[in-house]
Amino acid sequence: MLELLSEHACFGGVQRFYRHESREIGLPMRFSVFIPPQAQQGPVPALFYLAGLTCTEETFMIKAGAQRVAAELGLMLIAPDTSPRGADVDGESDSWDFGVGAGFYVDATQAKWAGHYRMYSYIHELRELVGQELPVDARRIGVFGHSMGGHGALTMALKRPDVFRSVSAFAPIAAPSQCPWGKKAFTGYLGEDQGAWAQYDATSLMTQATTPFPAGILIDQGLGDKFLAEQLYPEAFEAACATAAQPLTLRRHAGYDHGYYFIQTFVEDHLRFHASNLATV
Ligand SMILES: N[C@@H](CCC(=O)N[C@@H](CSC=O)C(=O)NCC(=O)O)C(=O)O
Repeated sequence: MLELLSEHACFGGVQRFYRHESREIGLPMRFSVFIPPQAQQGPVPALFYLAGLTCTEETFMIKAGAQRVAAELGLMLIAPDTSPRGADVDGESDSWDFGVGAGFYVDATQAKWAGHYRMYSYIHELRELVGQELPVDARRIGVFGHSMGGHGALTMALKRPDVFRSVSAFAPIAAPSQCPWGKKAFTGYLGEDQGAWAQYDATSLMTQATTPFPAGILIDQGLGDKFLAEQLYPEAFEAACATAAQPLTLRRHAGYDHGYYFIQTFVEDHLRFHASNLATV
């Protein structure tokens, strides 16, 4: 059951913020949704946006400027929070890249975290919930995200192409098993066995892929991004896609950094990419 926290008229549609009791997280969770005007006539395609480290369900909706084009295209936008809140795990707020605001879209297996940090399964729970409660066309669902959320989008789609029919990312953590953010998160949530990491690593998943993701993949990356060299590794994912014959459009943009001005600049392209893909499902 959804509890409506606030709603705001926006480009002929409505921007809402909800809270609900999550079965997977075992705590209340918040998410935001933009419902385009076309939803007054019937179910519409939906696009999940997975945000990055330190973000909340609000960040994308107030910073990306996506609603105008989503309203034009008739796309619902859904943005979950990035971690459990109030789990009260010892140390969960000690650093900004692990714990609160940094759930990494995995189901933790380490005892300390496993009770609440189940963001992979939570995204599927939320997908089912909005399918029941909001005018979503459940056959036409896509996913995109930024940085940690770009990693989440790629892995969610590569693991369940039957559910997420379209995927794109802004500056994703494309090979988390190889970078400091990913190693810290995966060690903490999943343990030392790197065999367990591969299921949540887009480059590993692509390396193991037997069939390409049908709709192709779009990634935008700023070349002025301070995290690019140490954390993101788009070249590793690009190489894995080449080996797997996976159609990938990886655009590198001089001068753009890691932040939401970069996302604002290219979000329209992503929305049109998804709308086109979802129209043909
Ligand atoms: N606090 C950090 C910066 C954190 C940061 O840059 N977060 C990014 C996502 S990074 C990867 O997931 C973000 O989207 N922040 C929200 C924003 O509004 O920009 C530091 O001190 O460097």
